[in-house]
Amino acid sequence: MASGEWHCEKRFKNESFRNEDENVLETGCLSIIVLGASGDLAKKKTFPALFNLYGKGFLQSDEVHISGYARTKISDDELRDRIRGYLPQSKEDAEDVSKFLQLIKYVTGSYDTAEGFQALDKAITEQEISKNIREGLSRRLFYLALPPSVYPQVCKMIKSYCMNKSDLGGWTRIVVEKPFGKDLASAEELSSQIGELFDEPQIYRIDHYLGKELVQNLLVLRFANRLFLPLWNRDNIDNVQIVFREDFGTEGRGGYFDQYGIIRDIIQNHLLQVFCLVAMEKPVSLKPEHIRDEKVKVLQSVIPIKDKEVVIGQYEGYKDDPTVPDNSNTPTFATMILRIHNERWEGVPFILKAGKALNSRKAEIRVQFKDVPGDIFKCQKQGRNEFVIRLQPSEAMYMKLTVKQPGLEMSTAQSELDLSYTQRYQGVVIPEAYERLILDTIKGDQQHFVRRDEQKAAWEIFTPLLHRIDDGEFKPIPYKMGSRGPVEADELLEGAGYVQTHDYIWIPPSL
Ligand SMILES: NC(=O)C1=CN([C@@H]2O[C@H](COP(=O)(O)OP(=O)(O)OC[C@H]3O[C@@H](n4cnc5c(N)ncnc54)[C@H](OP(=O)(O)O)[C@@H]3O)[C@@H](O)[C@H]2O)C=CC1
Ligand SMILES: O=C1O[C@H](COP(=O)(O)O)[C@@H](O)[C@H](O)[C@H]1O
Repeated sequence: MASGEWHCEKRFKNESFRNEDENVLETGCLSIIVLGASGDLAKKKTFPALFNLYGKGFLQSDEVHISGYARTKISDDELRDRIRGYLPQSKEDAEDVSKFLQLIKYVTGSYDTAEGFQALDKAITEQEISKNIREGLSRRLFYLALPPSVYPQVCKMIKSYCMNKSDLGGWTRIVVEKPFGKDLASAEELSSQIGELFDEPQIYRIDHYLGKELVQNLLVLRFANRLFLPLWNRDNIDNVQIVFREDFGTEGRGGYFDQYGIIRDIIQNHLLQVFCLVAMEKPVSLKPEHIRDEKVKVLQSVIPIKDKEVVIGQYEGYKDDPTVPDNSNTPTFATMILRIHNERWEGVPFILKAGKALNSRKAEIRVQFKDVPGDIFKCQKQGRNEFVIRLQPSEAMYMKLTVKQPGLEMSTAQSELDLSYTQRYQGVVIPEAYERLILDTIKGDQQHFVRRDEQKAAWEIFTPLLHRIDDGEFKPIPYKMGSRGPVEADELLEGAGYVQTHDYIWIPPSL
């Protein structure tokens, strides 16, 4: 069944709708099972996020246990040692770290045979019993920190052997990572395979950009501020850029990356989710289904990407990685323009840009406003108003304004209204994206997860272009490591109407 049909028929059964007060945490034994526990994501992100939740009291020792599962034959202690290096190292944290690590047990097994999953189920059940919970009154969260190729078989095994077995209560949920498929057909096939085993409210398609502080702020910013409501449209906004840059290459992940490329790794998911939140209409309410309905609508309003509005690149040295084929056509850089056919955005280019091995590491949204009509100050030479939302590093938002240059003369200058988080929210620790999202999965809140029809609409946008790149019809332009990427990308931006402000550099305020 297509997810659109699903959410019409079953939306009122959605677990996320069960309670108006969605922040109430349930009690009872909580089992968190990290599949692929031996891998990169698990040690760098999943276990550290669980540690942070433990440290903040969201995971209580008397009701939580954590299992790692993978094929690699290691002991509980060996897994703990692998994780330890990614947890806080200070003396003050030592006790918490050691108590947290004691919650973790490891089960080894394959991803497609009954024995491993029966052993896993036995281990979970023993833990549930040891925490004095009757079978069934328990919550089982399976985090698939695994390559998507094994999702179907792993889901089948979970469904056959590891479900929470009673009707008395509790739940079983699965978290799946991106990239979810490689194109529209493979993503839909994956969705159907998993959809036959689990209902949509049990499936959490994670995109960690949705857990970033300033991405979560977008709805508040747009819909809780009168200031922005009348401005956020084609009458006032000239162009929007959503940019991801990394100043390092694929670094040991070349084998994985080469199968996917920058469009599947970053643009189709992370940047497109940000795009949705910038461009979508106001949802009826903050209920997950209402928000996701609006995201789907704006995705469906995107018109096919034109070849002349795409630039792809590959950094020099990418193919030196022995896991990357010598004739690889995989882009490590892409800039493209998305255009939305609706009343609000007709004619406004949304420029999505992502690249590895560039000259800086940052992610930001840059909303550039139109020129002032009848400009009596000649401010155009200073540049346009821009509203910049810096997602990382140094979270901030600032509005570039033209002001009178302080002094006796009447001249204008470009300045800014600045909300820099380190300065404004001193002492506030911004939670890691994964921490927030794992907590949401425990609470049953799907607002920040990707729904099946959203995933489908996202693949519909990029699949034709991706197929042309895969077929070698589009060739990436070489660029130097540490550069801005191909110059053709800057030319595309200029052609789309973006006016770069020269001689202005935003300097994050220091404390
Ligand atoms: N690493 C990262 O920074 C990020 C990763 N992701 C996504 O998270 C998921 C996991 O990523 P990551 O941890 O980097 O991946 P890994 O390559 O480290 O794989 C995780 C584990 O899966 C098992 N595995 C690897 N390849 C296969 C295979 N072909 N068949 C069966 N099992 C396999 C291995 O465990 P064993 O052999 O012990 O069973 C491995 O330790 C992926 O979907 C990835 O796209 C998303 C965002 C960031
Ligand atoms: O999903 C991915 O994200 C990281 C970048 O994440 P960030 O939170 O550090 O911005 C990227 O390096 C990786 O290639 C990609 O798979």
